[in-house]
Amino acid sequence: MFVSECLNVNNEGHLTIGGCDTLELAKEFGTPLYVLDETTIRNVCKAYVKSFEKYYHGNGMPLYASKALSCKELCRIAKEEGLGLDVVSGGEIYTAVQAGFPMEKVHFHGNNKTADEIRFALESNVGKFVVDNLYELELLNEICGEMGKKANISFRIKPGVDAHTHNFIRTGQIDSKFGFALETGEAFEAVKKAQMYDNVNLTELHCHIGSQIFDIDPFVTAAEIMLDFMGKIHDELGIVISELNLGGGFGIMYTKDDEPVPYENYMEKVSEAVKAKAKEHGLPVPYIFIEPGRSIVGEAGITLYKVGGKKEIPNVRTYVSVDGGMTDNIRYALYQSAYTVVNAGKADKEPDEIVTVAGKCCESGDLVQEHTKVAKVEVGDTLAVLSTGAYNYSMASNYNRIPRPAIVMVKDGKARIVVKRESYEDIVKNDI
Ligand SMILES: Cc1ncc(COP(=O)(O)O)c(C=O)c1O
Ligand SMILES: N[C@@H](CCCC[NH3+])C(=O)O
Repeated sequence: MFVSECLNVNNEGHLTIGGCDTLELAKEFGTPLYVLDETTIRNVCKAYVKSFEKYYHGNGMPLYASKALSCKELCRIAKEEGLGLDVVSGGEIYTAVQAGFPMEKVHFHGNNKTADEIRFALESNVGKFVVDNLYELELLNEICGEMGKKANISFRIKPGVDAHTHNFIRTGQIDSKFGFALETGEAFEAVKKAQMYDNVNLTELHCHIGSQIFDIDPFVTAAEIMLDFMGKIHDELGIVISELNLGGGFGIMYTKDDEPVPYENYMEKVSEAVKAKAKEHGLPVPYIFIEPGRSIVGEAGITLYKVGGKKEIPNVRTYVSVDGGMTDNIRYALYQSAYTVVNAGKADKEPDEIVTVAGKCCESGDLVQEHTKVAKVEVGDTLAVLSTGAYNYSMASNYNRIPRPAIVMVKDGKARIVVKRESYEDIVKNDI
């Protein structure tokens, strides 16, 4: 019935996560509440690390894409599990620094890094800059010069692979705001140009074709295209680029209709393709990075809400209103994302009522899920929305001046707060 292995039902018919009764969690910490299962997060990290050992003999490293959920505790877990970090803003760098993350294992992304962010990243000794465009290359080179530093860089390449996923989260095709295009020769020119700058050292090429992808083929195609490009760079410029970052994007299960590919299979197929292509081009097998975000935290998380009202619109639908919504989970409003909703106190009962779960914002589009089947909902019930670990807290807002919920980490029947609930004082703290 559930989409994640960390979820279960106890003798009282309550949904549990990480050995904790969700109704007890809601009572103790309040709602809305994000809950994360630590064991699941660590197991996914371990699976990625292990698959690198198995298929690349350790000649590579997974980076946790912290845009999926950035907080100090997640940085600490990634560090302990031996992952690097993909960050995309000064704020994510700051979080990593505060968590004591080894900054040489941090890769800095983004299509419009500001001069201040670049300076801060250099001061923080970030390991790599994934350069998006020529303006950034020039700016980075200049700031490095001012600061007496040399930066290791990568180029973000658009490989021209069209991944089958939501239009808003496809990034490998030509019409994307991210990176240098291959087809137009832009990427090749950028590689040549990088050789003219003294303060940058191009060691890597990067691509990321999109997010929530279930098919292995586009990843394999992207890897092959990148290796062909590395071959061209070698043949025509005599340059060996020794590292390749293949991005993230691995799909997770939001509902029973989703069929994620085991990471092992992905790693196996991509490693075969990388090795074969490297051989074909007479290149050494590159050091590989990948950047999973969603797949590390997504299924480990749930959100708990209290139902405050129920409204039947005859012959149309029944709304149940919860005490959160688009401020803590904007994904339905943004992408019509599918989620599984469970009536947490009746998790042993067959879902028998079709409802639309509405948020509390002053916005008609503030819906968590439409026409979803749950065990009969009554006012006062606790609803759990599953697989909300990724891109929920990290995309949360204070619309309508609603404070962001707390994040609680659960493990072996114990719960601890890792991010505090925002207070009304937090809401006004920057108002003058
Ligand atoms: C450059 C880059 N790397 C990694 C990721 C993480 O992707 P996902 O969370 O789908 O694994 C993203 C987000 O799509 C991204 O833009
Ligand atoms: N925020 C998106 C994914 C974007 C991934 C980052 N490039 C989601 O919720 O699915």
